[in-house]
Formats: sequence, C-alpha cells, structure tokens
Amino acid sequence: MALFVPIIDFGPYLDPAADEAQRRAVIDALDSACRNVGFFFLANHGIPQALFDQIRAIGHRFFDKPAEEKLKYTTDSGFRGYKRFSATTTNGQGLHEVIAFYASANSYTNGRAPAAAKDTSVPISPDAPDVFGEQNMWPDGEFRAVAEEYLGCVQRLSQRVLSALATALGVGDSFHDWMDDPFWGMRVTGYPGIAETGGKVGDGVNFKEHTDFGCITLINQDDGPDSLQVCDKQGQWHSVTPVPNALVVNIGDLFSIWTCGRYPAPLHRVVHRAAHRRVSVPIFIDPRFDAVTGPLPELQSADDAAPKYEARPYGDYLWDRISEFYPQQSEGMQRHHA
Ligand SMILES: O=C(O)CCC(=O)C(=O)O
Ligand SMILES: [Fe+2]
Repeated sequence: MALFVPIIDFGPYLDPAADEAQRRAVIDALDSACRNVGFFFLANHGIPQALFDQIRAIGHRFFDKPAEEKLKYTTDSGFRGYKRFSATTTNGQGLHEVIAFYASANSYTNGRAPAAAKDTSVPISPDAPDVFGEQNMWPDGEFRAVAEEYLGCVQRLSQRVLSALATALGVGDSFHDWMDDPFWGMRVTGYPGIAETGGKVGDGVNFKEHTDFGCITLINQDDGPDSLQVCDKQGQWHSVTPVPNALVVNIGDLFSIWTCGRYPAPLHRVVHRAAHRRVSVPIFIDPRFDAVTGPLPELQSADDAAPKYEARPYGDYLWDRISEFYPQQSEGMQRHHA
C-alpha cells in the first residue's frame, strides 16, 4: 500500500542559509499534509538524536519497574501521574500504561483556568495543585531532567511548525498571541507486548479511536512494527509505520475549529500486537486557556459565519473534552477542585 502519511523534511525551514523558495516549499508541503491527511512525519526536526532516543529509553526504564514502585506515582485525581494498564482498560481507553505530565493549569501562566471565577486576578503559584489536581509526579531526577530538556526542544520546534502553518494559512495576531505561551501535556505511554498481557487486549485496542483535543500533537514513537493507525476520509485505517528519527505530527480539534475545517483533525488509534512493549511520547501543544475556541477571524467566510461552534475560552472547552474522555479522572479532578 502506498505510504499514506507524508514525510516532510523540515531542515530547510530551520536552516538560516536556506532561501525563500526552499522555505516556501516546506510551508506548502505542511499545508498540503494538514489539508489532506492531518498527519505527517517531520524529519530533520533538529532535536538531538541522543535526546530523541533517551526520552523513550527512560520510559522503558520506568515501565520495567515493579508495579508497586510505579504505583507510588499515582495521584488521587488520576489526571497527572501514573496509571497502570488494567486501570486504563476499565476506563475504556485501551490497554496501556502511562505517566502523564501537564503544565500548571491556572491563572498564573495560562490565562483563565477552567472553572475559575471569571474575575479572578489572583495568580496561583505554579506549584500549587490546580484544577487538574496534583502537580506532576517525577519518578526521579534523571527522568525529570531528560523529560524537561526534551519538552523544551519540542516546545521550541512546535513554535516553528506553528509559524510555518500560520504563514500557510495567512493568520496573524490572535493566533500568535494565543500560541505564545502554550499549555502543554506530555504522556509517556507504554503499550505492553503480548508477552506481558498473554495476548489479551482490553477493548480490542491499545488506545481507543479519538481525535486530539488541542492544536498540534508531536509524537516520538519506538521503531518497530506498525501500531499507530490513522483513519482517512473514507473510513479506511492506515498504519503510521515508524520512520526512524522522525516525529509524527497531527492536527487536533481546536486547530480544525480555528481553520473552519481546512485542517481536519483525523481519527487515530493504537493497536499493538508485537511481542515487546512499545513506548511513545506524545506532546500536546495547546493555546492559552483564554484563547477563543471558534474560527480565526482571517479564515471565517460568510458560510462559516453560521455558528457551528460555541466560541468560548479554550480552557472551558478542554475541561469538557477531558471530562468526557477520562470520566473517572474527571471525577477526581472535580473532587480536588471543590
Ligand atoms: O501512542 C501513540 O502513538 C498515540 C497516542 C495518542 O493518540 C494520544 O495519546 O493522543
Ligand atoms: Fe491522540
């Protein structure tokens, strides 16, 4: 089968010596991938190779630990921290284990936090428990150092990718303003090998089909057999066969709303049937919580003016999406917040 997900060489866009035509060719390739597939491989992304491999290696090392040790990093609210794979199965999300990290979601860094009083002007300390419950649970100093260095690289890279897409779309001020200090999530995810599960697969998938909630997601996945799959407009599933050293990037629902569907958010899922564990590290890049969840003014045509979407703060929208996708965790978050 022909390769469905295009490979885009981002090198010329990052190279100060490249000329305008070379940069424009990268922008056009990104634009076409976002319009047609919503998934692309980003090659020559500039993240040092050793770090790119280390973040997954550190995930494997953590998941190799005994269950009792990993469970120490569970949180009461269950949104951040560790979740073992039987727990995620019961939630109907598929068979995987994960240790999840999110930016502080409060008025300190991200505009208005979900569920915060509209007139709040008091900055909440970034270390305080926020609307999502406890703060991040770092297993150890080495894990944290590698993860934060990797996250920093992906954040800087995502700014370059987003500015290329802004050029392609011809969008300006509000887009740049909202994406200036993005909210982020990083989920170090382990998909158990058949050896570990005895061939049982929870609900038939390792990560149930979904669209991502936010702007863009950048996934670093183990080399190995096909596991991640994307659905095309005809409802046909395609494997996102790993391309060594390349990131997988996909469009989320907010970006689709902002662009009035010019960049649709594709359905995707993970079905992992290999003997060994697969680790993947998606990083979600979302706008500030006071960004508007509605069409970008530059892209709204007369047709799009019909209110298909309720234009509301991104933080509120994200809260609802999380509550719907992670019903058990959101109960914990509500409890924590109350
Ligand atoms: O693990 C992957 O490759 C993708 C996971 C995913 O789609 C997600 O966490 O939103
Ligand atoms: Fe996803």
